[in-house]
Amino acid sequence: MEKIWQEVQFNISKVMTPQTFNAWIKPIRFQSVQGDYLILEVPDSFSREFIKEKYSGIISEAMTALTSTSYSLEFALQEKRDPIPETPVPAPEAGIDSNVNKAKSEKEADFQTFLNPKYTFEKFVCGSSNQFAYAASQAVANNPATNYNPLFIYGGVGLGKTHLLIAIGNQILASNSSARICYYTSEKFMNEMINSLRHKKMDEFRNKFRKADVLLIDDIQFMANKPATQEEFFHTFNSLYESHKQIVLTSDKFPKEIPDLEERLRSRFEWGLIADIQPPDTETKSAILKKKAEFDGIMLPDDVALFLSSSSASNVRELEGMLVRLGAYSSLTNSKITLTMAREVLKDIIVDKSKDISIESIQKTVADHFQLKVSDLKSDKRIKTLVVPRQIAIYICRELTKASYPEIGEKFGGKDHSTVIHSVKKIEKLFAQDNEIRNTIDFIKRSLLS
Ligand SMILES: Nc1ncnc2c1ncn2[C@@H]1O[C@H](COP(=O)(O)OP(=O)(O)OP(=O)(O)O)[C@@H](O)[C@H]1O
Repeated sequence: MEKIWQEVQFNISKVMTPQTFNAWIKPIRFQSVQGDYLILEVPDSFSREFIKEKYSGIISEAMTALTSTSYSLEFALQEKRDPIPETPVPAPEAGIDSNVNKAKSEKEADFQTFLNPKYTFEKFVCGSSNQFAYAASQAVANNPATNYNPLFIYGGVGLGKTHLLIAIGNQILASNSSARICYYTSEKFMNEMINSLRHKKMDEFRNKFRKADVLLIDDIQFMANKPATQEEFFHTFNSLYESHKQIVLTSDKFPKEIPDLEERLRSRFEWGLIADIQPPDTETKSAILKKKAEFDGIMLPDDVALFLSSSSASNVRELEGMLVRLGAYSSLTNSKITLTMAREVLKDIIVDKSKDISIESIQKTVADHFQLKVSDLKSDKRIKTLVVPRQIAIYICRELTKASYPEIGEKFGGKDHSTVIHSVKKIEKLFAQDNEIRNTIDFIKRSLLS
């Protein structure tokens, strides 16, 4: 594989300038292949972000062209703080986590699973927003297929569902290295199923899943509107459930809210335990940032952690992105992270509430965006086309101005402060769950701040 990587580098060198190649591609080292993941090592966190953003595409293409395999790229730092495990890296054919390496060859052939080792319970910060899902996941990991089967974890984007799902797998493997853990996204389940159908290998496909001790399926909501996938998954589910094997599913929606999901699947998803994850509060956000900073060796002062966690980001992935940006800037400029530096580096991402934005300008911008009149936003009319824009306008007022709830209510036709709170909460929830709403709000905020 090392050789293939060198060839990939050579091919890439033909399509970019020598300067760019020497600066970014040449220093990348091949580390390992684990399942579908190609793990490459890069010199530092700044180049990791840069390469990820700019060169992932070209690397993937060059890799696929040579190997006819589509790998997901993972970038590790060349000087890791973690001791390098002594276990030899699994060969591509084995393609499984090193823990599993010890298990039987039959298992190696069947379970090409890579469980990201960074997702463990130790690295998960538990707060009021996620403690139920956290406790349920631990219970399942400690006693699989006993009380909570299936476990269905649901919550908005980037709130830690995958982290908990994989932490369950990692913990089960830690106590039983020969456990057959099968981790799949539902999209991958579907793609493999289609390939197996095409190549008349459905028996193999079915057998593989049915041999699992633990089935972890991420983002089950992607099975919506896919009747053939649902049909196949229904049989997989039944077979494992009847053999008392643990099933854990994640979704961004409650089973009842997944559109076009067959009733028999929906009811099965509700058989066990349903645990939700809500957006974290400021305290939890701060704790997550500090834990991550500590782990990545980033010196994050308390006031900066507070500044980041008081931002509107409710998605942990977004928060982590801010931290990575600060860490990269700090190491690149050889300077300490301070509040002033954080404000400057993140000025396009974090809204500075001190900037003078009036409620009137927010109302006008939101009304223009939705092609409404400002008077519609201030009115009490309850039609849906007005309610959501009105709630968005109220939410943005709360985000971008220092106005209190009663003051905002006053400017929206004399609404009660409880109506304002309700609107803010409603949009906070949608913001965490609905991409379209989030994009709309970000767009409006950007036009107000530009
Ligand atoms: N409570 C937490 N403690 C520590 N890290 C967290 C926590 N919640 C989320 N994260 C981190 O945030 C990032 C996003 O989490 P994850 O991928 O699990 O989200 P998700 O809910 O599965 O999102 P999606 O809906 O996009 O699949 C990960 O790096 C994860 O480790």
